[in-house]
Amino acid sequence: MSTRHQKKIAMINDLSGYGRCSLTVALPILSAMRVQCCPVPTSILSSHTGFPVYYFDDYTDHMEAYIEKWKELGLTFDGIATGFLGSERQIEIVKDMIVAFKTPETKVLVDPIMGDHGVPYATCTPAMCSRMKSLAAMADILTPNLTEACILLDLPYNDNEGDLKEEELEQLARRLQLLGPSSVVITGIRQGKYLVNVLAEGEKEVYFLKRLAVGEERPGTGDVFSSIIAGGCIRGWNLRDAAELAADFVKDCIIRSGQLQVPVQNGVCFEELLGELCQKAKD
Ligand SMILES: Nc1ncnc2c1ncn2[C@@H]1O[C@H](COP(=O)(O)OP(=O)(O)O)[C@@H](O)[C@H]1O
Ligand SMILES: Cc1ncc(COP(=O)(O)O)c(C=O)c1O
Repeated sequence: MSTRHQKKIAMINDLSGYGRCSLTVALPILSAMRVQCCPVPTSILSSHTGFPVYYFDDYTDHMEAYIEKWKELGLTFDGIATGFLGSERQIEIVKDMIVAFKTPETKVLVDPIMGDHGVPYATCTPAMCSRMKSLAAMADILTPNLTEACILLDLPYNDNEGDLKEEELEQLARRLQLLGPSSVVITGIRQGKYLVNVLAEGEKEVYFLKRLAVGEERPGTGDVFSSIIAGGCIRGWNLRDAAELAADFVKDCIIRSGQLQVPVQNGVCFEELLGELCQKAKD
């Protein structure tokens, strides 16, 4: 009989009803990782913002009362993870939640969603970016892409990712660790035929996780990736094992989505491969 204590994570993210991203990805992926996922919605959308029309309902005004009831119940979490945050106020609410719920055992995972391909998202004002820095400082595990890493470090973005040398990438990861997080994964760096993730875990040597880039870029892959990392790390895996599984799973999902002719805006059809993830996440 296993004596494993099942882990529980509070997942602060948006709920997009169609298009497979954020909470609709985190819930099934964390379940497959054998971790209980408890959502804190930041906004409710009919579909993600890549569709031509969508309904958007900002949940900021409800978040504090929602979290307050969790406090009243005395709930505790092994992990707290954050995804897309749409306003400065939301970032402050999330920071307060971390202060209220974090114990020495709690792992905080921040995906500092602010931009991609060198371009900050429209919602990401300079004030937002500066608050995101203070949230990133509270993380144990930080998963920026290169654009977000540059914003966090106040560095210009070099639009030729392929030219960046390993020493430069290593230095970026080390500088991000100095902001606070003991573990950093810089994701999705395009280098020739490969996508590279730069992994820094404590004082261990920086590791470059390389996979062939396959198919097309699809929404929600970052959410699949960070949910597997969150689940693995909360279960006590080392960062490299969690990131290897995450990179392989995302790659397999993209290949399967191409085979099944899933429209790109619908994200990745991870449901087809969830059984395999369950097997790999066994004790
Ligand atoms: N086309 C792809 N081929 C192979 N792996 C991919 C592909 N797209 C994403 N991945 C994997 O998923 C990770 C996270 O995806 P990415 O799209 O970079 O995240 P984000 O949405 O946060 O920018 C990448 O670092 C990579 O390991
Ligand atoms: C509201 C919302 N959340 C999450 C995502 C997914 O983001 P990513 O592709 O970076 O994983 C999107 C993408 O369009 C989005 O519109």
